[in-house]
Parts: sequence; C-alpha cells; structure tokens
Amino acid sequence: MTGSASVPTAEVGQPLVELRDVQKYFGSLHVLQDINMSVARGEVVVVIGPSGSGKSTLCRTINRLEPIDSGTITLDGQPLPAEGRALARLRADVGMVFQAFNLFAHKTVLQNVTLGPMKAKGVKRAAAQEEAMRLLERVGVANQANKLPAQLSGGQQQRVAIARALAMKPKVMLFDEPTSALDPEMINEVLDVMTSLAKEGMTMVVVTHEMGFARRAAHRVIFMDDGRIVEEAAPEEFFTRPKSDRAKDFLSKILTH
Ligand SMILES: Nc1ncnc2c1ncn2[C@@H]1O[C@H](COP(=O)(O)OP(=O)(O)OP(=O)(O)O)[C@@H](O)[C@H]1O
Repeated sequence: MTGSASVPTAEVGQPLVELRDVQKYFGSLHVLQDINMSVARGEVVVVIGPSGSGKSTLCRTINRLEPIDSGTITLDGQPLPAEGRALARLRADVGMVFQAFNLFAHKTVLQNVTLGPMKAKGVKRAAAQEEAMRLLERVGVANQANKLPAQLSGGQQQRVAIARALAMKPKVMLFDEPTSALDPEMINEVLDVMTSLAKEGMTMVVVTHEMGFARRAAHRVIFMDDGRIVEEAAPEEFFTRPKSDRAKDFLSKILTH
C-alpha cells in the first residue's frame, strides 16, 4: 500500500500494532467494544469521533496506560507486557504526546529530552545531549534548550514533548489531541512537525480534531462512535463519501464549525 497522493510518501509495511477483539469497561461503561485494528509499519492512522467515543482510551491501551479486560494487543508481534522491565521497554517503544503538556516543569528543555535515554537506555550524557540537540533542532526549538518549559509557548512545549518522545527512538508514536490546548497560531507549528514525521515514515496513531492534518498526512482514518470502530477508509474516501449515518452526521457538524 502506498500513501494517498496528497502527502504520505513512505511505503507502508507489515503490521506493527495489532488489537484483536479488545474489550474494556469503566465500571458498567463498555468503553471499547470489539476493537480490531492493525497499524502497519510506516502507516499514519488518524482516529476521529465524537467526544466520549473512546479515542483517548484506545490510545492509552496501546501503551498500557490503561489495562484492557479481554482481547490482545501486540507490538511487533509481541504481546504487551503488563509490568516490570518489559513494560518500561514498551513505553520506550511507544512514544506518546498528550493533549496537556507533558514535560517535567523543573527540568530544562534539554534535560527533558535527555533524561529518558539516559535512564531507560543507559545512553551516556554527552551522547544523549548531542542527540537531544539534534532533535530540538529538528522540531525548531534548539534555541530554547536551556529554558524551563514554563518559559516556552504552548506550541514550543508540544514540540519539545515530540522531541522527548523521539529521543527514545520509538517504533510508533501516539498523539492524543496534541494541539487541543494550543492557541490557533501555535497549532500549525505542531502539525507541521507531525506532518514531516509522517512523510519520513514514522508509524503514527493520531487522535485529533484537525481534519486538515487528517486529509494531508493520514493513510487511513478510523471513525469511532460509542466505543466501536464504525468505519475506516482512506481520507479522500472518508471525507467525500462517508458510509455510516453517524460519520455523515459527525462530519457535517465539525465541517460547518
Ligand atoms: N478513568 C476513567 N474512569 C471512568 N470513565 C472514564 C475514564 N476515562 C474515560 N472515561 C469515560 O470513557 C468514555 C470514553 O472516554 P475517552 O476519553 O476515551 O473519549 P474520547 O473519545 O477521547 O473523548 P474526547 O474527544 O472528549 O477526548 C467517556 O464516557 C469517559 O467519560
């Protein structure tokens, strides 16, 4: 499979993340129902759907921030570990950028990006710093390296959060509404970084309300409603010819805003 003509240029390969018959409850709420989903290496999957449909929970189960009640989730063919060192390794393999800012407030930008590789992977300080500076350059905030996160704009903080996740050399990046807490002028800065990662072949699962990003960078859009995957299609197909009434209704509401 190759990407849609508009952006994704990376070839998409074998399955990397697989969810099979996943069920999850919060008390009596069946928040994830019969989830079957496969994300291929190099694929960019955008997850959209109404508020409360289970998008964040889906994302959080993929790196075990939320346990599941039944079913299986595998990364690179391996079942997700529940605890211990294997779980720490998994967290390194699955980079995550949340909607709220994800940084240690009392560490500098540079420390935020170097700590993970030094602690989790035993990378020496000098090498970790060199790589961190390269990544900060990559996301356009190298000149902020010695500042504290609070001294940065929201968009800059999210770009540091992306650099921090990339420093762990993840196999897949999960983004959970990474721009939702940002001022409008900051949103594009972050989406541009995400788009370039997508073009370079990073495997990504992105929960977002930014339909422009979905059109431009996704190989596939997954539409969730009430804890289920209701529909999935290439973006050009989904946005022009949604099949389910729920997706049509959802798109008509968000596209008129
Ligand atoms: N820790 C929790 N305990 C109990 N219920 C929860 C918990 N987290 C989420 N929920 C409920 O699970 C449902 C799905 O939540 P989730 O955050 O996954 O939805 P979402 O699609 O990401 O929504 P939004 O777009 O508003 O962020 C919601 O009804 C929510 O209230």
